[in-house]
Amino acid sequence: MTTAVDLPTNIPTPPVKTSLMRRIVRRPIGVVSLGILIVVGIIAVIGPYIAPYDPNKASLQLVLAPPSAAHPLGADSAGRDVLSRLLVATQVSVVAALLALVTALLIGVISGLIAGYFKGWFDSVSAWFTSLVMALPGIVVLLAVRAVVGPSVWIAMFTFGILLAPAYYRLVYAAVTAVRSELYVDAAKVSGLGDGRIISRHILSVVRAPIIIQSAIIAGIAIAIQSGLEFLGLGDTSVPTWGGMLSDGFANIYKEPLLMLWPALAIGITSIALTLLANVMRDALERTVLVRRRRRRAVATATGSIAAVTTSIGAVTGSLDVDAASAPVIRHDDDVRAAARAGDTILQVRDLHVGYGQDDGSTLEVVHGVSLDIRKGEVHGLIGESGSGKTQTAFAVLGLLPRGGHITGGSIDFEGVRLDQASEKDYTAIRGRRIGYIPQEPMSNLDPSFTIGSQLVEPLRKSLGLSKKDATDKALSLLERVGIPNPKRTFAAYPHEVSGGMAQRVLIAGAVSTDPDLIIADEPTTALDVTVQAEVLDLLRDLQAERHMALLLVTHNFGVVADLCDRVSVMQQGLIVETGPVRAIFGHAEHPYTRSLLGAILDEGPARPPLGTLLTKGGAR
Ligand SMILES: Nc1ncnc2c1ncn2[C@@H]1O[C@H](COP(=O)(O)OP(=O)(O)OP(=O)(O)O)[C@@H](O)[C@H]1O
Repeated sequence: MTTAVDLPTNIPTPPVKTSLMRRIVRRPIGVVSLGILIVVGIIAVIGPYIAPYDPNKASLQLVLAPPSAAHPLGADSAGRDVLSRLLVATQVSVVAALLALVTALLIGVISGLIAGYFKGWFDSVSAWFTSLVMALPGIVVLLAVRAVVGPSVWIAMFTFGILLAPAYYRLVYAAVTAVRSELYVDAAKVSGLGDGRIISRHILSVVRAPIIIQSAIIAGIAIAIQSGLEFLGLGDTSVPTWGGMLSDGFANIYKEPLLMLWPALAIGITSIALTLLANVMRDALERTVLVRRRRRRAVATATGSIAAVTTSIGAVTGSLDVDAASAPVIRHDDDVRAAARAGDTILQVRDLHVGYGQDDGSTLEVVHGVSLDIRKGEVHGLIGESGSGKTQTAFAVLGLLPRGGHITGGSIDFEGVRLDQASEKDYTAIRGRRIGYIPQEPMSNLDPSFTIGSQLVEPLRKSLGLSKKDATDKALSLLERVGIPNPKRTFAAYPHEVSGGMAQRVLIAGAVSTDPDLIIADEPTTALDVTVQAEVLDLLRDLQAERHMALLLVTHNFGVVADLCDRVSVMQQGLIVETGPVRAIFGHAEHPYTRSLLGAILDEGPARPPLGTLLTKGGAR
């Protein structure tokens, strides 16, 4: 028996660990930062053993002694060998930072997993506790702890770890909340997997990437804070640390300026290396996450509700499959409504072929020669059964084909710009500015680590060159325009704090924020519940009319097409089989596939029997 949970494993999983390391070392910054951190790590382990002197041994003869052969880095204000202190301090500082990191990781990740997955009372309590910890001024807490338990670098860092835990908690909570409603998690549950197994197999794999990146950043922060506390003289003076050495150097800056240099270099280089490594890891992991999202979409497609409709269509159209590739496209002439809306063509796709490279060197073609014209200001529906190539066509236009996918033939012309030949740089001038995109899954398209406001403001500043204040004002008015009840609160909220419908409104606000000429919406309501779907579609229609944008609406729902679109193109097996004004196609669908698609959805069928009849038939339950 094939269980539902087998699905994700059937699709080849990229070996995340090895490929992450390979991707990091492929980039010079990755190699350098990793190299520096490895050296720091080695010194932290062997430092105390290779230190030439006792780091705490003072000598009056050596007070502020300059570098010499016996003491290569000189001696400090108490006549202690600086090199020995630096080597031992590396161990103390690194272990202290790790203590804070591990404390934050354990508390934040475990509580985030439990709260996000099981919800219930633990969710309420941990959310309350997180808010409380975040409201506490960290430095005051650290000073209070020091006053109570005395100067101890370990207790200070343990406390700091607790203060940092909410950063992990929120990250993990948001990721788990999004993932636990994925179809494959439900499928795993249905097939009998226990919660522990689901968390370790499905959930942890999703949150692993952000946790790794966050850890590199938090390690850098922990080193900086710990050094800061020691620098302020709040640490344990009997233990050599980078911050303590910096403090000593600062006190003697006029007498022996070099004393400050060594700990400052150690702190600076380590922190910079951690930050750069986090950046490189983010770049590397983002690609892995993208691949995983595509995979999830494939799984969702295989198990989604549309499957029921397409199965019935497949049954009707089974005999058409062979002819589909060779049949000419049926074109309908414009009717009054379509002609009234028609402007010049804004997007012209000609004979588009999209393929995926296979391991054996061959190419698997998934779009077989699509031609499509989108006119200025029109709403154009792209409809077809699951797997017919709608998304691949849309992604080809957006230059967002998943890894391995490429345009193998044809052309895409967007107002004179050949997108099929455009570089990533060319695309940055177009995508998100002149072509907007509204995705299928709103939640997974918002970064859980940033507030909604910052995710709207940043693109506005970048693409429109607005000041922070102007961008904030514009974002707030956009949120209001898309029907968010309390724009200010949503602006300051994190994605996990809003509903799916609100998240989709936020993404719609983002997509229209730059007043694009064309918006591509890929099944924008599929992930939403039915009442919200209607509202979001109304909003899309209003915004499109108000801003005269062209809208390419990818959908599997003829009802949506009838409601919103001026023209529609019907896709089957990577080809467009019929295209024309919506009314013409609804009135006289000519292609058998279009007719069967309409028939499957508009089929009146027998009326549902009254509830009483059902109960009588089924007997008392
Ligand atoms: N990364 C990939 N590698 C190989 N084939 C792929 C990949 N992504 C999609 N395909 C294939 O391309 C074909 C078209 O997929 P596409 O996602 O465009 O379908 P769709 O019409 O948008 O369906 P849905 O409505 O379910 O999203 C499918 O047969 C699919 O298996």
